[in-house]
Order: sequence, then structure tokens, then C-alpha cells
Amino acid sequence: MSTIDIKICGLSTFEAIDTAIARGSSHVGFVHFDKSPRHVDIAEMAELVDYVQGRAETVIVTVDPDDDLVERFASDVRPDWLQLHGGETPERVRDVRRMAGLKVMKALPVADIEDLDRIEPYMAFADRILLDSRRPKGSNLPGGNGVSFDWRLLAALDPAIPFMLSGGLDAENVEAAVRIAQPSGLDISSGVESAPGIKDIGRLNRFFDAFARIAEPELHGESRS
Ligand SMILES: O=C(O)c1ccccc1N[C@@H]1O[C@H](COP(=O)(O)O)[C@@H](O)[C@H]1O
Repeated sequence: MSTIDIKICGLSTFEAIDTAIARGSSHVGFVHFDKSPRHVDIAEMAELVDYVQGRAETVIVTVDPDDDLVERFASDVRPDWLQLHGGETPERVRDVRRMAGLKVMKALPVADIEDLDRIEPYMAFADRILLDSRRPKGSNLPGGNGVSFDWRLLAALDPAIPFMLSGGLDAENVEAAVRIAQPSGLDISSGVESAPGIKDIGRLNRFFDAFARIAEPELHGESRS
């Protein structure tokens, strides 16, 4: 199996950051969206990003940020990535990327086959595409809802498009997610929490244990098929 990046998102404590990185996260994410139970303000985020100190790529998750906020992320927090999780157009992704001078990951919702057609216009401007489930009715969060979409839809996706998969991933479904969706990265948030916004060290470890069983089956007495 080729290497799969792992992003643990919605972090807010040093302990959870250390566990995620020690267990193999390539990316760690911090949510700046005031309706979210995972929201961290700019000053806290700057401290968390500093704490990572190059041990993993740092990602700020933001929703339709205005220019002022983009400038503040770039000047006061200095992460490696901005994850745009709102209704940003391809042109807005281009402008944010240019303004911030940071890599940009664009999150797009997938609920049906037509949604796959909306990916291509972003390819010229986003450094990475992240596919998430559509916001469930009644939720005021565009992400972090712990809901998966039908990964079988991705069989119709151009294999030349590398994407990170998110939406309700956890220790129990990660094997099926990788087998069916064949992503180049996995993004996990509520599936490693004990309550919204509270990362659970036991769940984090169980996720990485489950991932290790598929990434290195020979070390776990399992055969590849
Ligand atoms: O986590 C949040 O609260 C959040 C708020 C606003 C936009 C995105 C958010 N989270 C992102 O959603 C996906 C899926 O999360 P989950 O595993 O289903 O909980 C992930 O990219 C989070 O970064």
C-alpha cells in the first residue's frame, strides 16, 4: 500500500497533539469557526502551532474567511496549510492561497455522483482536495459532524486526482474506508473524541492501532488480499 497521510483534526491540547504525532500523524488540524465545539482563537492557535515545531504539518480549518482573517492566520499563526471548509469558489481559493502564501486544502462535500464534477475546477488552485460528507440537516457545522458518505461513489473519480478522505472516520471503519475509497490521506476528528471537542487518547490510540493493521498487515499476522 502506498503511504497514506493522516490528519488528526480539531486538536486543542498538547497531550492530544503529542499522541497524534507520536503515533504517526503527518498533519494536525486546528478549527477556527466560532460555532464549532472545537473552535480555538487566534492566540491559542498560534501557541498550538508553535508547540508542533515542525513535527507535523499544521492546518487551520476555516470557513469562508474574509481577507482580514486570512491575513491574521498568515501573520499571527503561520501554519503550513489553510483548510477552506465553506462555500469558497475556485477563484476565492486562488486568491486566499496567493494572499496567505500558504498551501490550501479545499474541502468539498460528496453526497451523490454529480458532486464529483465539482472537484475538477479546484484542481488548478488547491494544493489538496479533501472530500467530506454533506452537512446533515439541522447541523450548523459544515464539517466535524461524524457522518460518512457512500465511499463507493468515488469509484467514478478520476484516479489521477489525489484526495484526502474525511467524514465520520474511526477505528471501526478505517479499513473499509481505505479499501473502498483508496484515498491518499485520511482526516479524522469526531471519531477520536469522547464528546464534541474532547479528544480521547484511548480512541486516538485505537484509531492508529487499526490503521497500523492495514498499513503494515505483515506486522500484525494479516495477509494482503
Ligand atoms: O470539526 C469541526 O467542528 C469543523 C467545523 C467547521 C468546518 C470543519 C470542521 N471539521 C472538519 O470536518 C471534517 C470531518 O470531521 P469528522 O471526522 O466527521 O468529525 C474534518 O476535515 C474536520 O477537519
